[in-house]
Amino acid sequence: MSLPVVAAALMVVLAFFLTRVVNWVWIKPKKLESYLRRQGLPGTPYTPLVGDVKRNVNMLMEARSKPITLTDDITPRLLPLALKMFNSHGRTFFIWLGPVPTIMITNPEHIKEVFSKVYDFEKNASFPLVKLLVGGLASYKGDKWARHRRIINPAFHLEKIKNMVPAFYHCCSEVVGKWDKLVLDKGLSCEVDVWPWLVSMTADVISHAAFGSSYREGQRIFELQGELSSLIAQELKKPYIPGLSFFPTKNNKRMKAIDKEIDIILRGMVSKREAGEAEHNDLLGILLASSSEESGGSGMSIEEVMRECKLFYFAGQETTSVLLVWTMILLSHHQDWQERAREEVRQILGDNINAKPDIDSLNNLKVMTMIFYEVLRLYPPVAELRRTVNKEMKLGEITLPAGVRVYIPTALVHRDPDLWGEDAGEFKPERFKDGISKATKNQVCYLPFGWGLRICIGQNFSLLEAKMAMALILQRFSFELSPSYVHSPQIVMTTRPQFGAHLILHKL
Ligand code: HEM
Repeated sequence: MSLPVVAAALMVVLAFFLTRVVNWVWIKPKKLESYLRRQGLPGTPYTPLVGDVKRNVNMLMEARSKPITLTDDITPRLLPLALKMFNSHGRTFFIWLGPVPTIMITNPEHIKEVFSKVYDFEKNASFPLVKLLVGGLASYKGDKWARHRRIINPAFHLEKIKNMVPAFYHCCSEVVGKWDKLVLDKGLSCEVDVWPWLVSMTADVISHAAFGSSYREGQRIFELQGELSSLIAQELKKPYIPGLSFFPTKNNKRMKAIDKEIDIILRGMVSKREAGEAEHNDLLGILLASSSEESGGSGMSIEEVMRECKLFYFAGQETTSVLLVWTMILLSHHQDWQERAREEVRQILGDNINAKPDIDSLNNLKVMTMIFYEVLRLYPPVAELRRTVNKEMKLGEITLPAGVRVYIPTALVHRDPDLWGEDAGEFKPERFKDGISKATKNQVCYLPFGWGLRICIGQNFSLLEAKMAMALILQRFSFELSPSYVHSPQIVMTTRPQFGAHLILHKL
């Protein structure tokens, strides 16, 4: 081929890519923007490529530079731009996630519609990196999601979770036993940063629940996922450029190596099971049974089972540790509620601290349930939920064009005085004394576990685990905030305490 022909071919290829880039960065965003603005929807101005990412990061940095107290609103530290727009523009507006207009939905009727139409408002295509942690059921769409949900649902039925209660007890009592020792070594009180302990306790629980007697190999997966999660959090702070995750940077290489190591461990576990070490009561056993021939070929492949196990690790561990840590922090601040919760534990479980709580006694802890609901309202572990619009959709009065996204800022909705009353920012577990529907006046405005068909599959699992942990803790210790505690909630995948949770434990 002659040189001019090669040059011409290269020019055509270059022009093709250039047109696509210009369309992605400028033409499409501007078209979507004018479509939304024509309907009177307020929104931030578009900054090519980065959108509001930089603005949001600057606001986050500013919010984090100021110390806050336990009675302050945490939304400026979690979703600063959404809060600012909400205060100045009302319930529905759009901001830019890179070149994609993202409509913030805070009206309960709209939220209900988005979560009801699971096939129309689909899960976002996750960033390839995030899929390493949150793949499987949580990321699937359409029929694939429905099939997996059908197969996995039975693993989380109360009958199956009941079998996991002894594992909950084993893991939680191991941690409180170690706290006992720490405190006794110092006399009767001791300062402990409970955060890392709660993280490893919930990891231990999910290791036992997912992998039964092979839980030790599961613990290595947890360590690796912890590292993966911090590397991903670092990457997500950078502006999103498609394809960048394929570049052999130091972080990318490490993330791939971790993913590979996790796969090797999981595959080893699966092979052992296939070689006859059958266990049917743990999550892996239940999922493998569904992938066997008995299911008539409609079960999951081994790869799919492995993907779900990785997801359970992340979804089950991270969120529950966060629920527990904010519960301990808020009960340290609200000693009256700590005492009420302890009194209830004594009434239901009796005075024998060595008695093992069973599922019925845990289910009878009503004050504790109210406390957890209130903690999840004020400190939702998942601070916002996301959906994508792939075809033109009506949402109330608005027409959403294909290509936009929809965000539900849970942390903001949970503290909205118009929905929850003037005391929305206060810790008042009694608002849940007659259940969630009374507290929300039957509006869809309480979303710690999502809502609708895609609601969290593990909510009963995590609430039971959290009840076990808190019951054992309350039986043995009273606790208060240490003078060294710094209140600093921040989103690192979930809503975490930036500087841990330094509490003073007193032996009872
Ligand atoms: C306090 C604890 C937990 C919280 C706050 C929580 C929160 C959530 C939320 C908000 C969603 C919905 C996401 C969306 O609609 O986009 C979700 C989904 C999910 N959660 Fe949880 N979760 C918790 C515990 C667990 C546990 C213990 C497991 C498993 C062991 C789990 C597994 C899942 C799965 C598989 C999904 C995806 C469900 C689907 O798309 O059909 N979660 N969770």
